[in-house]
Amino acid sequence: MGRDLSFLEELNPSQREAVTAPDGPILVLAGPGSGKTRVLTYRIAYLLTARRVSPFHILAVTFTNKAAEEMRSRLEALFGDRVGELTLGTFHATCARFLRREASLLGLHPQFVIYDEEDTLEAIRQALRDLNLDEKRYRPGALRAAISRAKNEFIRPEAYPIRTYFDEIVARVYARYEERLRAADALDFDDLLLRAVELFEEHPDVLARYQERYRHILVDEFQDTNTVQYLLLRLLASRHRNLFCVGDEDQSIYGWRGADFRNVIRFREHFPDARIIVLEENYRSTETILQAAQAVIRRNTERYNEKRLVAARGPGAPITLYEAFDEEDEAAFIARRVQELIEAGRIQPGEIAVMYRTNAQSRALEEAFLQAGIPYRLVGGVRFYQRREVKDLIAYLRLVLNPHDDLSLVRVLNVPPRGIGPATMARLSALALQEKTSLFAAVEQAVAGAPGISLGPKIRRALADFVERVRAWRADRAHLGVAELLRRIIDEIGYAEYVESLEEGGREVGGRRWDNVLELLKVAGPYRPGAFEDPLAAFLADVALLTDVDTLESDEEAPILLTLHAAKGLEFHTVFIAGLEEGLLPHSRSLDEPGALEEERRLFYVGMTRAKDQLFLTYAFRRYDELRTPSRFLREIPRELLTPAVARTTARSPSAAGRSRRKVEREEAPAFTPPSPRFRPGLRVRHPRFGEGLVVECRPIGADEEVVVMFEEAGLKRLLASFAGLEVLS
Ligand SMILES: Nc1ncnc2c1ncn2[C@@H]1O[C@H](COP(=O)(O)OP(=O)(O)OP(=O)(O)O)[C@@H](O)[C@H]1O
Ligand SMILES: [Mg+2]
Repeated sequence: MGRDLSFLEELNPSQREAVTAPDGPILVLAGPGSGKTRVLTYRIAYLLTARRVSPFHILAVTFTNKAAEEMRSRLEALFGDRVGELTLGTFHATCARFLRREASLLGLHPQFVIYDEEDTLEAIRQALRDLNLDEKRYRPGALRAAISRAKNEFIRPEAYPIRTYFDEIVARVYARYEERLRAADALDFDDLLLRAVELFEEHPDVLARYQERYRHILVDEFQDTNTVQYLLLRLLASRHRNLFCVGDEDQSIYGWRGADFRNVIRFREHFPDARIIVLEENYRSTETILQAAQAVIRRNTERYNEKRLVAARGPGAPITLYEAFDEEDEAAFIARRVQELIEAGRIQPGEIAVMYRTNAQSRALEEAFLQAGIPYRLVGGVRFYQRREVKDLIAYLRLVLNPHDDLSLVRVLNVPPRGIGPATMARLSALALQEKTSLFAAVEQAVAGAPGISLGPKIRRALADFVERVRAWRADRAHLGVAELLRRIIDEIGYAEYVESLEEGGREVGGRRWDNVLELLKVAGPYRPGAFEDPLAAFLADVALLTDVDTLESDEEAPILLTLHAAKGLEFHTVFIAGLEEGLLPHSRSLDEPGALEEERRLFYVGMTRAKDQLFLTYAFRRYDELRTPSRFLREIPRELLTPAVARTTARSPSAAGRSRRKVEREEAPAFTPPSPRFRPGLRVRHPRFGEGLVVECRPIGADEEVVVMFEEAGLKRLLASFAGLEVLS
């Protein structure tokens, strides 16, 4: 490895100080776009060159797999293949690797499967069924949250504190859920971290080995680590104490998932000798964007240090603000502007991003993009790995890896149809429960003619054939690449014909499902013997740990639609943030709680600071039948930094023309004489979606009426009479 240090010239003095700092704990606290991620990458480069540290001794943790990949390719560009030995990935991926290596010590199956969020919910649903509890009464999502909280506080099911009836249910479901996971050799996301802590706490010799290996530990997006992750870092770093963390408390946006930006304070307490480095130059955004973002974040009171951040770039264009008539008009405006930007040809389409608070907002945007004929990339939504055909085939692979994975077996036992109906399934489940075995073991017993279960000859033959095939795939998987194995499975079960039969049902257009199968084969391609010790295990671990952002194809040149949460760490030439309305951003769930409101503000701050050159902010006058109030965050931006977008008179598509006409009508509305009001306080009304409620306030708006209604279920809503479809009851 050469000693070429010319990369240091691409850093300013404080960045260079961080990159070339001597050993010891280091904390880089700095605002967005100040080069934290660059500093972290260059620190690794510096360790490799100037300090001659072997990549084997370096562990770097990123927030997404995509960020890890980018960092790896940057380092490979500098150093070539030798960085291969570097341990680089998310906390979860890294822990999964540790656990696979040390599985025997923890009594884990080395081929354990990882349950993603959907699998976890399904396992909870099954636990509810096992306990004869109604999943409509006990929401699986709420149970999962409670179980996850307990796990992260190291509370076992037996010790779950019971204060309410719901706690009692949680404790029972938690216990059953754990049994199910154990029987399936499965770990959920929480387990990956917790079992790693357990590994290190209970096996000091193992800990010593890892401490010795990872002499340098580096962490990006440190403000979004949770307590368990921090504990892991402390354990691993306590010997060499070379912990290099970069972060920004103002960008902490995963509090709802257990992230705790007080880890920054803990770090300073645990490592009082830590060198704190601040970076004060922002290289990403124009001065205008930066000033607006800072004016917003300054309103937060929960801040530990006000960071100075100066724009390295000039003022640039003002921020554009657009008041749309409704969500369709908003989407049409964005699509139109995106099209203009692309047609102007000065920027790549992939340099444009549209961000929003909730996934539901993407629908209107997708429609507008489709209508305008603009290809786009969507982060989230129905993800590739959540599509039915992809899930089916992955379930087959998981079964090959580990036949005791009950969830996968349930998924594929009758896919394609083999005549195994719900009644047979219930009998097999009962047998498994009674014998305390996995479902696959129960199937094997049933095939062998176990006394506890009687099956018709046809079903038995089908099951025997299934067991036989799974065994054969298992026997052959050692010398097959994952793609080859997949092809064999697809052939033997007749999956192509099955997919075709689904398509004929007209549920999906033009062979899209089969395209997904081909795409999966492509993704599996590199997982070959030789390239990986255990290609199948590696493939499945990678698939389970993919996050929304990771599935973004970076080579595709199209604008991106994504949530604000998914946008952290990224940057774009032009950013649109849609839905700047009270109740959406800030989200209605945050309005009663100051802490949550500040997290919403940080989220907006993260969104704004993704923009390099241009920022568009939009909100709607009416959304989903309701009148909206512009977000308080908009008022926090100095007026002189904003410029209103001029509504267009020349619309491209006929429907967009219709929409802008409606907008014009609204603007002219005050010219009409208001008709006599239909509503008055005290009136009982019914709304098609919100149900029954009581009118508490009304006032004329142009030719229309604004009605405030207290609905029994939906709470207080402001509605526009002409659109609301309110029926007067009394
Ligand atoms: N010294 C520098 N000279 C020129 N450009 C720089 C310099 N440092 C960083 N940059 C560029 O500024 C942009 C922001 O850098 P980077 O993404 O590392 O910031 P960050 O602090 O990690 O931001 P965030 O908090 O949003 O994650 C990148 O495009 C990076 O290449
Ligand atoms: Mg960064």
